[in-house]
Amino acid sequence: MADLSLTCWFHPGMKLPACLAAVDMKDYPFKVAGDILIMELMEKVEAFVEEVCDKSGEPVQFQIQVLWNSKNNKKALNPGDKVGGNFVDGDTFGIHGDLVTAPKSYPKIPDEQKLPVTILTGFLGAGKTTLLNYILQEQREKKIAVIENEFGEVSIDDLLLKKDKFAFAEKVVVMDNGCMCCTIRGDLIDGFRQILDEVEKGAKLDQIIIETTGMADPVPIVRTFMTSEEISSRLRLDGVITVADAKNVLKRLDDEVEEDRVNEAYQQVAFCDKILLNKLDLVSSEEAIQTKERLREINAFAKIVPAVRGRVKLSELTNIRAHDMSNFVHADIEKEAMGKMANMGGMAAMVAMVAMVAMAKVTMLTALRTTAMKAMAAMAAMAVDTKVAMLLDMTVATAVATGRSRHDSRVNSFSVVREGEVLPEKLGKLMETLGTLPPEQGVIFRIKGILAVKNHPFKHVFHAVMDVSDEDDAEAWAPGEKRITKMVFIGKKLDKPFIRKIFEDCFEK
Ligand SMILES: Nc1nc2c(ncn2[C@@H]2O[C@H](COP(=O)(O)OP(=O)(O)OP(=O)(O)O)[C@@H](O)[C@H]2O)c(=O)[nH]1
Repeated sequence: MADLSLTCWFHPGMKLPACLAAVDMKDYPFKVAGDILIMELMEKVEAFVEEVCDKSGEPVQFQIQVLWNSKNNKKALNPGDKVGGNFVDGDTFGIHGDLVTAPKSYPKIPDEQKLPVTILTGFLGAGKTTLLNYILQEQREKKIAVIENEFGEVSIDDLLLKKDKFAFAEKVVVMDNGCMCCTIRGDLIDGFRQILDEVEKGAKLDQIIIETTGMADPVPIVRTFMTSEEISSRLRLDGVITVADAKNVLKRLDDEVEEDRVNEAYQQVAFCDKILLNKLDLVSSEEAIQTKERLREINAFAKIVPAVRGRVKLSELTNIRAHDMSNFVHADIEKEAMGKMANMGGMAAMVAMVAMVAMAKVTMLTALRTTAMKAMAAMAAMAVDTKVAMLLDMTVATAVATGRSRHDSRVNSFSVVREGEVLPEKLGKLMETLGTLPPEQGVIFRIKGILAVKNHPFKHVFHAVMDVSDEDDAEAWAPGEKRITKMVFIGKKLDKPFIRKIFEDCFEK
């Protein structure tokens, strides 16, 4: 029963939002029972303040730290004390606390109902515009919006080409103030907002494609996506597609850059989910194979699709679902990576497109690759059977297949696989160590993992792009299913023994 009526006032040092400053607190005394605790009185005031601010459209989160009786403003009251022991009816009390703007919450929309976004990257002149022209002109079923960003001067030809291209897009947002990777990501969010505004007004859209400049590093774009709730609550990052110029990409990959700068071509290959190996008409089969092998070495899990003038099946460019957790768990990343190394679907198509002369060499390479695969599969089977860690190094496999040195200090990928259960208390430490790897142990660009966590019935999925990570539960482990944890890493100069060790340390001994 309420036996005290107490009036609250705010410490003058607090910055009150206008809606709260306008309230005369004398009109809203707190009627409380004497046996409630001071902390409960604090909660009542916090709830009152949050309600007032919420109603006026300025939501806040309020946390009181100090509460005192106005008769003795020198004494901060103990939150664990009873109100009745410190106040009599009609008293006033002062408060001081933190008022922070509450993060806006967005309604949860299932992933499949979100508008998919594809990021199109590729070095200068690789064929991105040609591909986009093709997508926009050749297909009629899907309504596509384009976010385009121009860098520096644009030639007349280019303008004409772009204008043409835009005639077929549903909505085009041109960001003309520099490269998307360098400017503040607010630009991109504005671009998304413009498109979403149209959707809210009733425009029907099936996909958004962001065409980046050739010099763009896709990481900040992906990061913008993963860290902006406003965007990720309504849009779904479907995948990053990189157009690689079969004639020039190797040269770009070999370009020397200053130690503290990134080689954009590397980033574009390392971070993408699909590579369009374009301009195959300009290279010999041998060059095409060499290029494909090098791309595979950098990125073990991107699918590589052959193309001339960007002509690929449109289904290759949509619904990649590379960043979709629930989809990811179905992918056997280890097999996927290996399968794609020996991606005979893509290889066969590529070989057919170049020349029959290549067949002897392809057969030879395949034989070598198959030998490497068999050796690894045998190792793997042995390791799993004996419950010893099975550590599979994709770069070794590629090195065997291509004859390249495995000690390539640049960007490459490798994976770790082990049967057993990760201890949940060690998991946080592993993620923290990976997230704060000192430069001498390399730079991790990307991680994908499916983790078997002790006493946890679900497959735990982990996905990181640079320092931004995401984790979630996926489907439950089936009864009797082997609990195998797998992680794939893409990075630069990675200290693989160190990463293997910290991975190994997470398991029950
Ligand atoms: N031979 C050949 N030329 C191609 C192919 N694809 C594109 N091109 C040509 O390559 C040039 C560059 O193509 P774009 O599509 O403008 O390349 P981009 O990646 O958009 O270039 P930037 O916007 O400068 O980064 C154009 O002249 C295209 O016609 C291909 O598969 N084979």
